[in-house]
Amino acid sequence: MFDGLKDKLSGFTSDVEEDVDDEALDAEDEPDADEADGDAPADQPANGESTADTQSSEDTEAAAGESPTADDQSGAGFAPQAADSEAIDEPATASSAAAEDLDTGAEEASESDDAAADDSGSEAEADSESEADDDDGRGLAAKAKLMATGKTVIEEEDLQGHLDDLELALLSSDVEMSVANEILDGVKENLTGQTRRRLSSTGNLVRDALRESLYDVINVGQFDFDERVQQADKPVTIVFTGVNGVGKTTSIAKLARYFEERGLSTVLANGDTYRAGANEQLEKHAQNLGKKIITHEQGSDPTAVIYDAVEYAKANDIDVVLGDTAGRLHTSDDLMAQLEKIDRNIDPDMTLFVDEAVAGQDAVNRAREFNDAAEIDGAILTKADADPQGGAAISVAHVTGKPILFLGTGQDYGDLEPFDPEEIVDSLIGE
Ligand SMILES: Nc1nc2c(ncn2[C@@H]2O[C@H](COP(=O)(O)OP(=O)(O)OP(=O)(O)O)[C@@H](O)[C@H]2O)c(=O)[nH]1
Repeated sequence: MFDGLKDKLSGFTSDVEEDVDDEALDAEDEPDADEADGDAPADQPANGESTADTQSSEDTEAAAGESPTADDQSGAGFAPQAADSEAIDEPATASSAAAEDLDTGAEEASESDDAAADDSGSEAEADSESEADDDDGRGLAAKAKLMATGKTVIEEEDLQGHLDDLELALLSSDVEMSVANEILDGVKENLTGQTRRRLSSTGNLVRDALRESLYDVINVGQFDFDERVQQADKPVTIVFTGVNGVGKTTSIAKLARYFEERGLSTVLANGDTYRAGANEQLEKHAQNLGKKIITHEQGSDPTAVIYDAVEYAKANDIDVVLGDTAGRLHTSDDLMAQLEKIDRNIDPDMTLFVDEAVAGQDAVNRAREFNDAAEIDGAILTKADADPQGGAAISVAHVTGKPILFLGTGQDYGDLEPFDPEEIVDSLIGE
């Protein structure tokens, strides 16, 4: 499921990671000029080579966690570089625990004459950004340094090429344009120009930035479907919309099984009175599952069919009514009039839009149009098992403002999975 997209996203994260690491390694191999002189000018405290005496408290903030004094330089793990490239060898002090103490550490450092000799565990404050900002040319190595201390600052221009690649990857995976832009903005915002404290490696940093950003667009509108059904007055009526052939009927049957497994009884209603053979199709599923089905003749009023099913459910203490509707073109006024009539007369508890993940951008467009015409409460994306792209799965919630609730993952009745945004993002990016 979504394997193509997975590969592309992993390409993005590893490319950015490699870039930063390469820069960091290059910088590590090149001792800076001051270091070569063996002397640190007192007016360059940000390099971390000056003694505590020569440092202003502000400078100390930058230097305290990053720069051992000369005495410390013989110590194990010290990287003989200027502050803007040194931290690669001090991962032990770059724990996330240290990062959590940043504010405190920096304050203590600025109060202490010996601050520069402090253990690097008290890393420089987030404000170190501003001190280092006087160095417009701060390289990726400096950022890698900050990264190694649980913080990093990456400039947009460092990322732009990668972001362009990411955009292409998303679009070629059928992610809707506005959704792709939202993801890119999120990644940019999460990665650039900011001090990040809770991460200890570039890989995690990039993955987490992407993870957050993807999660934000996928998680739109999520609610607890089971809880809503359990808490609603019975019978709960759920109406299904969507075009023909995408797996709407199969999804209704899968949900009948899903509810049965949760102790809820169902009655099926074939409101697709337009298409020849629709009754037989749903009847077959009802038979397979041992469920009651309500049908009327072809051409009759779909509202009447669903109404009868609701009455049957009331009379027989059935928990859930699952009502199919005609899957004619969503642009059809007739269809929309039908859905409005169902809304007016039956006032269903939920209207679920069904489409197939493999339809990609088309499914996204249809979701938007159906939702505009007859508001939906959520979506089911079928055939996710056959979809390498994942574009619809990523885009539908953001575009409609309504959550994807289930994924169809095969042709059997059990092949229906609740849509869990966190799980999806983890499966796309890796945990
Ligand atoms: N691989 C896979 N196939 C599915 C899934 N859901 C449905 N299908 C298949 O898709 C085909 C169409 O499914 P239907 O349920 O008949 O589609 P529909 O939307 O009701 O279509 P109409 O009845 O023509 O309106 C069937 O062969 C189903 O077995 C799924 O999640 N994965």
